[in-house]
This record gives sequence, structure tokens and C-alpha cells, in this order.
Amino acid sequence: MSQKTPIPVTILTGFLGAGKTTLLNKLLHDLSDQKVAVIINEFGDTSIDSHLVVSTKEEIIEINSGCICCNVRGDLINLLDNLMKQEDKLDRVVIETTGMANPAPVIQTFLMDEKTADSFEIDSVITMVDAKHIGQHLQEEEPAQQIAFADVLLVNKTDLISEAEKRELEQQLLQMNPNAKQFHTTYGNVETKDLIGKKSFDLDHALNIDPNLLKETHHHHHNHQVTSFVFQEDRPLDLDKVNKWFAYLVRIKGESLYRYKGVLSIKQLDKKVVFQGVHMLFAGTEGDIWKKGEKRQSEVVFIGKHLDQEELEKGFQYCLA
Ligand SMILES: Nc1nc2c(ncn2[C@@H]2O[C@H](COP(=O)(O)OP(=O)(O)OP(=O)(O)O)[C@@H](O)[C@H]2O)c(=O)[nH]1
Repeated sequence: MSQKTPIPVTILTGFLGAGKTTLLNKLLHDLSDQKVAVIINEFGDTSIDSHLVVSTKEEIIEINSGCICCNVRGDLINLLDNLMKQEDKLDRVVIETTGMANPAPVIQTFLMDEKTADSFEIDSVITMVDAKHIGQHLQEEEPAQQIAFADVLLVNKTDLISEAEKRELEQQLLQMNPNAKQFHTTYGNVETKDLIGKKSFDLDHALNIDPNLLKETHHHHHNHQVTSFVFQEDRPLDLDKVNKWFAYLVRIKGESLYRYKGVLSIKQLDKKVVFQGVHMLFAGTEGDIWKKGEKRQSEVVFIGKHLDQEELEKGFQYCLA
């Protein structure tokens, strides 16, 4: 049954590691009085984000069976349909796409699938730009598409660039998308009211970028040079070896490592060690305590260009205690 007022949908996109989850956490905190459904689609067959990065009482629905812009659109439509059937009326849906997603097919789902279009409407397409690494990332196809379709551009990580670089980037983005409102942010720090409920999605703008948006189903082909590998290990790891391996990885492979993150089970540590990185920027912290009965397992994901699976796997095995 269709509702009278369509439920607003925020599409949050941006390349790997741009800061989408950081922003999502802030949004959910600010929208804690609303009933928000969050749909997260991870690149790489893993759900590390759900127990690593996102901390919220909201229901997080993950689509990990593939990329949201390729083969899981059916899943997305079914999911949205189920959300509509819930008794508690939703105030809003937020979709965080994978960093490798082309937003067009996701936008298209809300325009072309009749049932979905009846019940939901896109409020805004927010694209986060990693101010530090965007120059490097524009060699891939997806970041330019993500920037082009945005109605809000959050130029994030501005703490890592100079004032002159900020101005240069602002002009570059203006040329790539004159329509989008730009905000400079660190850690996604922007007023939620500037992002939510603005109804800033502009169909004409989207059609300008892709005149076939309402005509045909998109088949997005990812660049297969960008791959992701997930490793899991039940045996405990040695902290010293882990530190050495990461120091090597960041120094030697940082350029080609778009994104890496994971949870580690370290011998003789009661707490999880949680790490994440984007190129050469790496951070590891203490996580929660391993609960009684919880399976102690390390899980890491690496996403990057021309990655050597065998070499990564060997490195990971070297870390065994
Ligand atoms: N220096 C700096 N680091 C940031 C900023 N925003 C986010 N980060 C860090 O960048 C890393 C990636 O942030 P996430 O929010 O996980 O990025 P994401 O876009 O969700 O990443 P994926 O889902 O893996 O594509 C984390 O280590 C963040 O703490 C910022 O403004 N400045």
C-alpha cells in the first residue's frame, strides 16, 4: 500500500575512505529522535563496518551480496518494500553506498521502480570528497561520477591540505559540478540541518549528466584493477609482528592501498585491536573487550589497485603468534 507522503531518502556516497561512515555516525546522533533506517553496502564481502565503525542504536541493514550499483538492486527494492510494510512508520532512509559505487543506478532505482518511487523520494545525494587523496582517486572512474551526481559536496579532511589547495580544489569541483553546494569539513563536521530535509535532489541536473537515467537500466562495470581481499584467522596474532607488517605495508604499498581495515585478536590482549587506513594514513586503537563466549577471530580487508593477494596473505600469516 502506498503512503501519502513519500519517505525521504539520503544517498551518501564518496570514494573509499572519504569519511562516509564518520558522517553517518554524526547524522544518526543528530537524528536520534527520528526513526531512521540505514542501509549500508560494503565493497568486499565483509561486514567489518557494522561491528567496527558504526555505533548506533539504529537498525543497520547491510547488503553485502554484491555492489549496490550492480547486482543487488533487486535486493534493495525488496528491502525498501519490506521497510514500507513495517508497522512503525519510518521518518527517513539513509543509504551509504560502497566507495566504488556509481550512484546513477541507485538514483535510478528510486525513479524507475514504480513501487519504490511511489513510497520513497530522494531528499539529497551527498558526496564526500577526500580532500587529501582526491587527486589520486580521480584516475578511477567512480569518484568523478559520484561528484557529478551530488547536490551536496562535502569536501572532507580539509585538515590535511593547505588553504591554497582548498581554493584550488573548490574551483576544480565547481567545474566538475557547478550545481552542488560545497561545504569544507573535517570529520564530516557540518550542520545536519544543511544536509537533511533540504529536498535538494534535482532530477533535471541528474538527467543532464545522464540523459538515459529514466530510460534504461544501468550496467555499471567496475574497474577490475581495484580488488578487495578479506582474510580471517582464528589463531592469535603477535602485536610486534603486526606492527612491523603494517609499517612495511603503509610505507611500501600505501600508494596502491585505497582502504584497509580490520579487527585483530592479539595474543595476551583482552581487548580487540581495531585498525583502519587510507593510503599512508593509518590508525590502530584498542577496541572492546572480547566477551565471554565470543569467538576470538581476526578479520582484515584490503581494497586497492593491483594488489597481490598472495603477498598480503603471506604477510598476514607472518603475524601469527
Ligand atoms: N584527518 C582526517 N581524517 C578523517 C576525516 N574524516 C574521516 N577521517 C578518517 O578517515 C578514515 C576513513 O573514514 P570513514 O568514515 O570510515 O570513511 P568511509 O568513506 O566510510 O570509508 P569506506 O566505507 O571504507 O569507504 C577514518 O580513519 C577516519 O577517522 C577528516 O576530516 N580528517
